[in-house]
Order: sequence, then C-alpha cells, then structure tokens
Amino acid sequence: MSEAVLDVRGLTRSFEQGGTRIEVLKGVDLAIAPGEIVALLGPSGSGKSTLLQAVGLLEGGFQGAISIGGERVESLDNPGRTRVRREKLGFVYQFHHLLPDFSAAENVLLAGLVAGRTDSDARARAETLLSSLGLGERLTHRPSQLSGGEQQRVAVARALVNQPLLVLADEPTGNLDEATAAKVLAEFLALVRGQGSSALVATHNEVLAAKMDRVVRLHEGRLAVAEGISTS
Ligand SMILES: Nc1ncnc2c1ncn2[C@@H]1O[C@H](COP(=O)(O)OP(=O)(O)OP(=O)(O)O)[C@@H](O)[C@H]1O
Repeated sequence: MSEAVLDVRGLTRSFEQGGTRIEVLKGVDLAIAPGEIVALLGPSGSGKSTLLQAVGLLEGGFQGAISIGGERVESLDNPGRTRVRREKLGFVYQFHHLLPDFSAAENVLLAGLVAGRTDSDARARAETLLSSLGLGERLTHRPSQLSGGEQQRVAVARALVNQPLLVLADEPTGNLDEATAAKVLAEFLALVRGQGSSALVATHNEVLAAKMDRVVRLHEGRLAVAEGISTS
C-alpha cells in the first residue's frame, strides 16, 4: 500500500477561555491516501477549522503526530513549516483572500513565485488553470471586477497551481449561493482529481460532502467515519 499523504495520530488541542479549559480535539486520528478527497463534516464549533489549522501548520499548541508526504512535521521550526506549506500544501478558504491590486492571473502566479517557481511554464499553468475554470477571458481582471464565484475560482486556481500533495479547504464554497457552490465544488474536485492531489475539505454541506471519496465527522473531539450521509 502506498504511503499516506496525510497521517494524523492522537491530535489534541484545547483552549483557555475565561478561566475554563475547552478541549476541542481529543485525540484525532486521520489518514488520507494519495489522490483521496476526504470531506470533514461536523457542527459549528466542533473543531473543523482547528484541525485544518493544525494540519496546515498555521497554529501551534497541539499535541500529537502529523506526517505530510511521509515527513513528520509537528515539531518543525518556522522555516520548516513555511517550506512544507509551500512545497506540499495548497489552501482554499471560505473567503478568497485574493490580493486586491493584482489581476486574477497575477494572484495565481504569485503563489507559484512564492514557492520559488519562476519558469515560464508557471505562467502557462496559471492561465491554463484559470481557463479550465472558465476564466480565460478574465485573466487581467482584478478581484473587485469578478463575481463571488469567479473570485473563489481564482482562489481554487491559486491553491492548485503548485500541484500540492494535499489541498486543505475550509468551507471553500461556504460564501456562495447553492447553485454556484455546487458548480465551483465540482470544478475544484475535477481539478484536484485530474492532478492527483489529495484533499481535506471542511464543510457543513452534506450534499457537497457526498461528492467526495470519503466522509469523516468530528464529534465530541474525535473523528468518526460517517455511516451514512443524510441529504435531508
Ligand atoms: N484561538 C482560540 N481561542 C479560544 N477558543 C478557540 C480558538 N479557536 C477556536 N476556538 C474554539 O474552538 C472551538 C472549535 O472552533 P473551530 O473554529 O475549529 O470550529 P469549526 O468546526 O470550524 O466551526 P465552524 O463550522 O463554525 O467554522 C470553538 O468552540 C471555538 O470557540
């Protein structure tokens, strides 16, 4: 069996709030296989973002082991974390966080530059990705000149341009209307599958979760494999 792209063991995280200690993650175990797309479901406040922040090496304060692409990462120093984020991970958030003064193509290209990709192929790849998301005529538009769905498509292209091993997505279509969310998610999943990346996608939406390869649920600080997906 090929090695897991992501392997999380015994991940715990608690927060102090007003003198009270809240245990959000109480020993999360999760393995994601190469090319696998996993939906992370759970009610508001169950710890989905907290888990994604741990795996994305964006926050400290965790206990447990995290391997990404076979490399243990939980104890890396800041430069090491930055390297892993740039070389192995892609991120999509609910709000696009595009740079307002740069065009769609530049926003995507910058993610490549930050990761040290300066070859001419990088520009071609950014433009191909945007075109495959239906934005071939919008390459020079700034974010403010794009619709919400278009902005989120640019954010998807930015997350995928470096062909990351693992894409971490936190409510990637949570800010879009139902029909646009379904379309953007389908495009995102097709691109992730097409390039063979793995993905962990936090969502509240059971219908969208059912389009992924596997669903896991955060419940009382632990992950349970979903037995059935209710679409009601
Ligand atoms: N920095 C922090 N300090 C204190 N408490 C925090 C902090 N970050 C998260 N929490 C708490 O941890 C819990 C889990 O939050 P988290 O954002 O991970 O949930 P979530 O499942 O992503 O929720 P939602 O679906 O609403 O985005 C919440 O009770 C939240 O208040």
